[in-house]
Amino acid sequence: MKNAEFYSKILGLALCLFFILTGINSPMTEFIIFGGILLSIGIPHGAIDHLTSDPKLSKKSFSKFLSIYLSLIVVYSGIWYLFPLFALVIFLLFSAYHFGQTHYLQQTDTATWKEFLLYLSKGSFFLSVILFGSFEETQFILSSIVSIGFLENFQFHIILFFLLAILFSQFLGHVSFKKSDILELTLLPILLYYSPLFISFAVYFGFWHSLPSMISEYTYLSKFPAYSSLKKFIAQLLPFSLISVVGIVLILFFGLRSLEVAELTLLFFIMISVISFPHIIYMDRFFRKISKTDPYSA
Ligand SMILES: CC1=C(/C=C/C(C)=C/C=C/C(C)=C/C=C/C=C(C)/C=C/C=C(C)/C=C/C2=C(C)CCCC2(C)C)C(C)(C)CCC1
Repeated sequence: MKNAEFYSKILGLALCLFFILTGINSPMTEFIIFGGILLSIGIPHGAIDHLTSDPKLSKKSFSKFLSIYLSLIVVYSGIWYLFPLFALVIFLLFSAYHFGQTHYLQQTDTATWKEFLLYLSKGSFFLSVILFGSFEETQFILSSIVSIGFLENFQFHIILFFLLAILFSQFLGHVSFKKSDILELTLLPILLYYSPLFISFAVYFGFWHSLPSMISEYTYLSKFPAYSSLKKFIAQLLPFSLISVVGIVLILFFGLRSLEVAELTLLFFIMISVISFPHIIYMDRFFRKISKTDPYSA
């Protein structure tokens, strides 16, 4: 399992390097790679939240899970509708925390403010590298909600601030530095910064977040006979992945008639954000539950 993660990360770095060195500008190629990563690991890694929360789910607890999960989606969609800027800020903060958490699977296990600071700073660092690296595109996509032009001159200060915050909070929380941390804090951000937006987001989201999360999910669930093989696990991922993909595609299809490219892209991220909202809450509980066991032990 650890090999799968290792080789996917090498593939991710190679992809970034390819786009940087060739200077290729092909939105269609970027879209295919982005879509492929999203469909194969990005969306599926969230589609078994009901099982990671309770592998022996009864009909009653499944209905309870579903009503809480869907209510969170509805409430957060309402926040997007009424207060888009506030919803965007929540999305960025929650995403940063969630992405940061995946970097420390099994290294931290308590729920203290130091841990919170560590996850938040690590995720914010990578998000800022990705978004500032393609500042014009990010600005264009967000233009219907907020004007962020003033941030451009401060981008390196902001990135440096988050980098120092990682070092500080890792030191504060007595979290040891691994060899991979050095690569993650040097080569990876440089490659993400200079790659096209959708490639850098897909590589980071797919190979540094979704795949490691999915491996932890599989390792945990494979201990239960109902999900004990890869085939059974994949079968569990399919239903909610398909429902989500069909829902997103249908909404984008209707949006095609009246929305501009930037608005459509934003709508896409809003949809990802609304399904990611309950997912982040459930995954936080799941990661804490498994934090004392080796995610690669199976
Ligand atoms: C279970 C279930 C389900 C499913 C679920 C799922 C499938 C989930 C998934 C989940 C997921 C799938 C998650 C994800 C996450 C993600 C994230 C967290 C992201 C973030 C991002 C960001 C932050 C971005 C940013 C940006 C860019 C990049 C560009 C432009 C601008 C902006 C800023 C927007 C359903 C609903 C059917 C039903 C119930 C139950």
